[in-house]
Amino acid sequence: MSDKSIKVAVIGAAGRMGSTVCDAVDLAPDTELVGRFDVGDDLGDLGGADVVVEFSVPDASLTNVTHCVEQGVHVVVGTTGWTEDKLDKLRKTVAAHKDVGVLIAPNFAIGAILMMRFAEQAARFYESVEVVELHHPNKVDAPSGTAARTADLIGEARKAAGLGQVPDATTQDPEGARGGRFNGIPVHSVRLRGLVAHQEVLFGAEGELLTIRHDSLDRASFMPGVLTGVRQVAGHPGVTVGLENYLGLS
Ligand SMILES: NC(=O)C1=CN([C@@H]2O[C@H](COP(=O)(O)OP(=O)(O)OC[C@H]3O[C@@H](n4cnc5c(N)ncnc54)[C@H](OP(=O)(O)O)[C@@H]3O)[C@@H](O)[C@H]2O)C=CC1
Ligand SMILES: O=C(O)C1=N[C@H](C(=O)O)C[C@H](O)C1
Repeated sequence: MSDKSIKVAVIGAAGRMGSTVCDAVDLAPDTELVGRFDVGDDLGDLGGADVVVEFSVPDASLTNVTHCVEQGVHVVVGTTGWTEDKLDKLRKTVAAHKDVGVLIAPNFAIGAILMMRFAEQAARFYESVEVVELHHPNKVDAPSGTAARTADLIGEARKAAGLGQVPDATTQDPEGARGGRFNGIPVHSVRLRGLVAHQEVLFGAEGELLTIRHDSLDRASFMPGVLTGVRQVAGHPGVTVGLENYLGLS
């Protein structure tokens, strides 16, 4: 007999991730899908959910998550675009609802979490590093949240190790061919039909290269992480960034 003890609603339920999450919640033995919400829907009492999973668009996520917190409902957030400013606003709201947990995870795939961890560990040993993220062409944001987070972790590890800027003699780049810089780390975004979500972190030192690559070939890769978030978020009050904090990897 199944015990559908965790009531879950999904915001962004008509989207690529939201619809996959609805199916995963339906199938899991311990979760019950009680609400599907998408753009224009009144979120109201969120269908009586204990936990909301939010996969919408960067411009809408803060408003949606704030509504959930104000309803006293825990939230697992996969939407990208969380700047420090947005996180500060959310933390203030959550501070007034002390029992509520919010997990914001740039990537729920276990391999992507390990890739970020390994890249952070490798960072201090290499003079050069660049991040290349590759995604489907329907993605609206660049760089990916995963790439921004990876670059941030690498940049902090380099600073802690006393490494300076990555070497780069470029003085002429009128079209931005050298990509963007995040926390000092060059990041390049590829958009290609046929791809799902992929990333390479390229490290270089005199005479050697290290490449760390992760591929999500199907959105199924994100579902075990999303369900882990759903199961654990109530036990982590406050705002947590990164699923690694629920996995003993932080
Ligand atoms: N953390 C992770 O592991 C992963 C994160 N993502 C991130 O999740 C987000 C969604 O990705 P994806 O599912 O591919 O995108 P989609 O565009 O397929 O889905 C987003 C859905 O949200 C809807 N939406 C738009 N505005 C609102 C709103 N105000 N309230 C509620 N719903 C709204 C969209 O409707 P409409 O199309 O009509 O605008 C759409 O149905 C992105 O930020 C992406 O980067 C993606 C994969 C994994
Ligand atoms: O939009 C996507 O597809 C993905 N978005 C997330 C990101 O921006 O990092 C996670 C994953 O890369 C898929």
